[in-house]
Amino acid sequence: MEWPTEESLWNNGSNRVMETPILVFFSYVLWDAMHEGSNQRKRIQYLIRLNLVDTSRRADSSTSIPKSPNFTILYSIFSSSSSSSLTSHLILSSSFQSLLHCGMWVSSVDLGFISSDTLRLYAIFRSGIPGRPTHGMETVLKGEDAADWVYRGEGAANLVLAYTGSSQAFIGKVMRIQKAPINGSQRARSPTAFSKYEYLLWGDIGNLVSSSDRDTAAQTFVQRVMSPLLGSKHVDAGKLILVSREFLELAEKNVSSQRPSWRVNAGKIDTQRDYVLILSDHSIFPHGALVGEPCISVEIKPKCGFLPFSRFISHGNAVKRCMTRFRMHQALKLHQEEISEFSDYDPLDLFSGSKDRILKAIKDLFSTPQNNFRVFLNGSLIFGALGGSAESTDVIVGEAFEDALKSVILADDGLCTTSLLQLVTETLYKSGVLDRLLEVQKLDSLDIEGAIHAYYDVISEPCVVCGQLNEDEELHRYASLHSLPLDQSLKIVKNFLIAATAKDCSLMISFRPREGEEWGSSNNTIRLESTGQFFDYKVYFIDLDLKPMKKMEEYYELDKKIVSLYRKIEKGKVGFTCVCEFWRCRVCVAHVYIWTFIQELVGKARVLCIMVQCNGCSWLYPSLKNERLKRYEKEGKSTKKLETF
Ligand SMILES: O=P(O)(O)O[C@@H]1[C@@H](OP(=O)(O)O)[C@H](OP(=O)(O)O)[C@H](O)[C@H](OP(=O)(O)O)[C@H]1OP(=O)(O)O
Ligand SMILES: Nc1ncnc2c1ncn2[C@@H]1O[C@H](COP(=O)(O)OP(=O)(O)OP(=O)(O)O)[C@@H](O)[C@H]1O
Repeated sequence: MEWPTEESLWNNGSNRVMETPILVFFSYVLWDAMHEGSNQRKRIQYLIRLNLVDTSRRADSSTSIPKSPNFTILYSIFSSSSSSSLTSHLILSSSFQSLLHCGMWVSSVDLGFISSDTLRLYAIFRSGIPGRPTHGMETVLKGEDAADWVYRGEGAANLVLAYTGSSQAFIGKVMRIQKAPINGSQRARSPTAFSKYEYLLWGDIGNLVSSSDRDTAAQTFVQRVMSPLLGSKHVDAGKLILVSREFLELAEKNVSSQRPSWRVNAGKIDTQRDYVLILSDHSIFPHGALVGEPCISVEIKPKCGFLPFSRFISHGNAVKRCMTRFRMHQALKLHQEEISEFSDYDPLDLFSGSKDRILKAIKDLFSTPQNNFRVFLNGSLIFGALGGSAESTDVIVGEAFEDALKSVILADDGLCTTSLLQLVTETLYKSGVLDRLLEVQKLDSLDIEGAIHAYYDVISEPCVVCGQLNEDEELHRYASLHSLPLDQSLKIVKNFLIAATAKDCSLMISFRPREGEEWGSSNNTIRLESTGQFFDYKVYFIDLDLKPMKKMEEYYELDKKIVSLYRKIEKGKVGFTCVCEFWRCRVCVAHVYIWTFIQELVGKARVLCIMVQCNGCSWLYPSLKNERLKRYEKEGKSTKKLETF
């Protein structure tokens, strides 16, 4: 179906003359709804016409118009489901408010007649841009559908459910639902509308800011920004569908017992949302799980794979040039008890381009998976932690994993895991996805220490960072950034945010054994040397969310915190001591080895974690921390320091 021309649409609609429009936008109102659904009653009859006046030309104007030539606007209307009554509505939606924020004054809003019995809020897209991401927008999942969706995982921002029902439309799909923070949790709710500066930033990207809400914008961002950069073959932007409040409430209730408790305390499904995103389930092949073909899927969150090279990194933070952000962040996470051990993984290995180093990285991810490594068999998790961070792999976990792999990897006893890790390495090496990802990550060429200055210029505020600098030399260094024209500052911030998405996304690499030992017709077949098996494979990026521009300040603060703790460690002001003792188990008199990790910070020390190695005797753990503390105090060891536990 061809898109109509602007002219033809307009001629069919209201033909009133506009008052001195500076910017006029025509909407192709729910073109999908007109052509996708067989139900003619869903036809939207007219279009909406906005006359937007540049407020800078009004005598009473106190705001000025942004200077972006490709400035796009978003707005929402109510659409109809019946053609009987004729009603026109002026809707001052949050979108309109955003528009007003941008210095635009809506001089008049001419609505064509929109028949409406049932009013529903729909997204309207800027004219003339085909391929909008709204196909299937009419689908509404209701309360009774919630039982078909089961918990698959979650991150900080979204909860993901997998479909188990029998509707052809959803078989092989997962649903990604935005979460809202619970009061008191640190994470700020992701804004539902763009700030005026985000309009400036993303205004030239297709219909990104003309999307009526952040859900649609997020999807457009994946489609128009990340997919071309990472390769459309590896990106699924998904499809937004409407869901009822009842569906979201029931889904929340159904999955809460499977969620990690700390995630439950931090956030819940945002039941105020109208849309959820439907994506292909990358942990299975289309219909794979149904016809009984096994599918192994490996999820990797690689994080940043390069050392920053920016000249704007201050002398004091030079350590960033030789130590990865990931590894320095590990120290902070350990300090904040977010993890119990350092990860063995180094992103520089994964992104090295050397097969041996990639294999090393995969092995390290396997031994310390945290939230960077998971494995699914036919869509069910068999390794790693659902929705959170996994402890280091011990013998028991390792053996269970080895057993689970036996149905897919035909290796000798004890060699399935090694074979899988080799298979993942080969595939990553062959597919070239890591090289592409690295290129996108490197769009951050100035580091946050440079980009933050451009950010303050974009938001037209005095630079807080420069305000805190004492040394002229440093001020001088950043002066060049502050003298850049606005379009260049915008480019810096934009590239930084795109890179931030690339540093936080994950990869899903899925394998399905081929029938017969032969290469398939497609390029997506790989041979596992150790077993001689052939596998179809697919590689997809997930979690390519647009990062809010407001996060720039958080990025700067977190960077400071990570580097400052790491520098303290380097200077020996923070030490990690490991004490190993030998006990007899109180229950089974077996040997118990106890490793106590003590962290010493300037002026204080604390027991970070205690590892007990005894078959079946981990019951000792809870009481150990206090015993340790008392003993240290008795021995007079660092008693003054031992204040936080
Ligand atoms: O800042 P980082 O590197 O800790 O990354 C955050 C992730 O932490 P990680 O270190 O990978 O455990 C964090 O992951 P977790 O919640 O820790 O699983 C999120 O991915 C967060 O992104 P957003 O706030 O959901 O948009 C991530 O925030 P961004 O920095 O990507 O905005
Ligand atoms: N398309 C998909 N197919 C299969 N599983 C998926 C898919 N998308 C997400 N998942 C699973 O759901 C989990 C959470 O999804 P996602 O990473 O998108 O959440 P998030 O909140 O955006 O994460 P973050 O904390 O990194 O921002 C993933 O770790 C993955 O296991």
